[in-house]
Amino acid sequence: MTKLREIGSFLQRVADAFAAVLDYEISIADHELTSLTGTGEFDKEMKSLCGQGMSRYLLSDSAATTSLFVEDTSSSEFCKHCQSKEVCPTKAAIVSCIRCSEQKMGAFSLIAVDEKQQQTMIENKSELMSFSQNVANFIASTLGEKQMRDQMKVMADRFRAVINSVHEGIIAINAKGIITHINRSAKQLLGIGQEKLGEDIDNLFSKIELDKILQEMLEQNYNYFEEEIEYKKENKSFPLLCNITLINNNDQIAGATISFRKLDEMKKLANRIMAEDERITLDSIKGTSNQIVNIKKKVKKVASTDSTILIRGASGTGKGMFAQAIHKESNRCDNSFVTVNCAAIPENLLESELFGYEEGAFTGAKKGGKPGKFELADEGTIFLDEIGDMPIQFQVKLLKAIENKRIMRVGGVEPIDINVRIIAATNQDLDKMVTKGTFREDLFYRLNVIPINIPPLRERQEDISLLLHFFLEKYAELLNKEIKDFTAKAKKKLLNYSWPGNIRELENTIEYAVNLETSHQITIQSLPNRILKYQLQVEEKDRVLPINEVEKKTIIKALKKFETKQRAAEVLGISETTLYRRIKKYNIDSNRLD
Ligand SMILES: Nc1ncnc2c1ncn2[C@@H]1O[C@H](COP(=O)(O)OP(=O)(O)OP(=O)(O)O)[C@@H](O)[C@H]1O
Repeated sequence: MTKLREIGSFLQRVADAFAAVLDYEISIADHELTSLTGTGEFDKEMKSLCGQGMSRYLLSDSAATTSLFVEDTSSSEFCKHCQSKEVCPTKAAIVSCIRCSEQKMGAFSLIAVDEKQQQTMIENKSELMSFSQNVANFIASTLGEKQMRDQMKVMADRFRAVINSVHEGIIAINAKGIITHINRSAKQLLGIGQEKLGEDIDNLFSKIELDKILQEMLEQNYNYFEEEIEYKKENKSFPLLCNITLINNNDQIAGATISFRKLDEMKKLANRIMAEDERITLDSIKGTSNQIVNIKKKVKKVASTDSTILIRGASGTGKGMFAQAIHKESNRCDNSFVTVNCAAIPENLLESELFGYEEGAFTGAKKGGKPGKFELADEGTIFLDEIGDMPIQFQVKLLKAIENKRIMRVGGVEPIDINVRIIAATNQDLDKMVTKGTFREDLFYRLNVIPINIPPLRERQEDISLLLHFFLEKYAELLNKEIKDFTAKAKKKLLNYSWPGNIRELENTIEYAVNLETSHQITIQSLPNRILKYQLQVEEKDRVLPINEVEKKTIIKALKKFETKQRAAEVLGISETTLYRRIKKYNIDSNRLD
């Protein structure tokens, strides 16, 4: 259907209205030259009679003019080849182009069908041409408005679909607080229906809360971001996390949108994001060594209890992975797993980060306060990583929270009960720290209920080979490379390396090698220097040296280490004279020992 045809009834009214006051017939055609409406003989049946030749020319791309006047059709060039010439009643005509957004949409024609009309048309030519163009423009603007309305409707439908598909509840209100929109999630979250449209927002939220906030916002013109509002309605009550945004229209507040989610759900979501990797389970922890197999067995046994676990092991041995796997194996697996890196939080923020704070607890405290990590982990697991870095002053507060199963928000007066499973981890020697007094003994015992010690990689040789192949497969796939194996030389170097950075170092090494490797096997050329150098050092150590060389090296070592030759000779077990003799023999320059 052509655009103009969509406003057919409007066109008919236009034609009738103008024909009633003008003594001419009217015809309106679309850009396909189909007559859409007309008066007198130029109704829809007379499709081909409405000055087709003129309209065809006017609507062609080549026509620059927007209006045409033909004073005598019998001699006009436009009508010469018209098939309907014999039956067409048109004596003279003015045709104007209907243009909308630079597009030719159709033609509006004023038609004289007898000589009298023809005469008056000739006499009033310029006024009638301008009138005809104005009517064409009027039709075009109506068409433009309709197109805009259609577009707006499509946009509004799309917008509504988007608004309805988000998980956040969204309610819009006008400046008087009357509800104008409620999205699907809002209906579900609050258990309300469409009938709330047109009601005052106060009927939905407890008066004191929202009314007060909106009033403040309107007065001070600010938006409300992620604040807690208690939804209280009839016998229902639960906290919502709300954003309120004022809608400004030409500097006037036209209303506001309130978007919200249930705080409980937000906590779960936040925790899911904070949980490092949802997919980590015991199966993700690779290793067939006795040590790893036994740790996994232990984890399976203790996961379902609520006892505190202390995981110890060097950096990169997989403490974090085990903590997550324990959570996944436990009955708390559907709830939050919250990681706290004790070393990364500045001492003065530890308390508020872990226990949260109340509104107004300190300058800059958020409105409505903020829950801490313990509250976020409620019903789930909190993983206190790098527990050895927890400042001694804070350790007593942590101990109290663990023992009482309660926390107090900073600035709060009411303690909050928490049901949290604690897993702590460290790569520090906690026993030594306890002896030195830098870690509280009572906290150590409180945490160390179930100890898990992860041995360094060099103590589980069997796992090195397995992990090398595991990460090779992982990164070859990730980096889209056809590398299936290691050359014998490369594998030997990797197996002999001491891996001080444990699995993290091994993983990074393989990622590096897969990146560099251009063949189908990892060669020594793609291994990092430290691994190649390490091999050299080992080889050097194992090399059997001639006695003279050993003696020379030992003397140089002693000269470097001790300030006087007398002391060096003493430690070497020779006289000072012998030492001088050997220095001479081996041509050692005491001033340049490096
Ligand atoms: N047994 C394993 N199987 C597969 N990947 C592992 C294993 N152990 C560790 N990793 C990987 O090694 C890296 C380090 O692991 P993780 O962060 O758990 O170690 P960590 O002991 O907690 O380290 P840090 O003490 O430095 O925090 C991670 O990328 C992890 O994916």
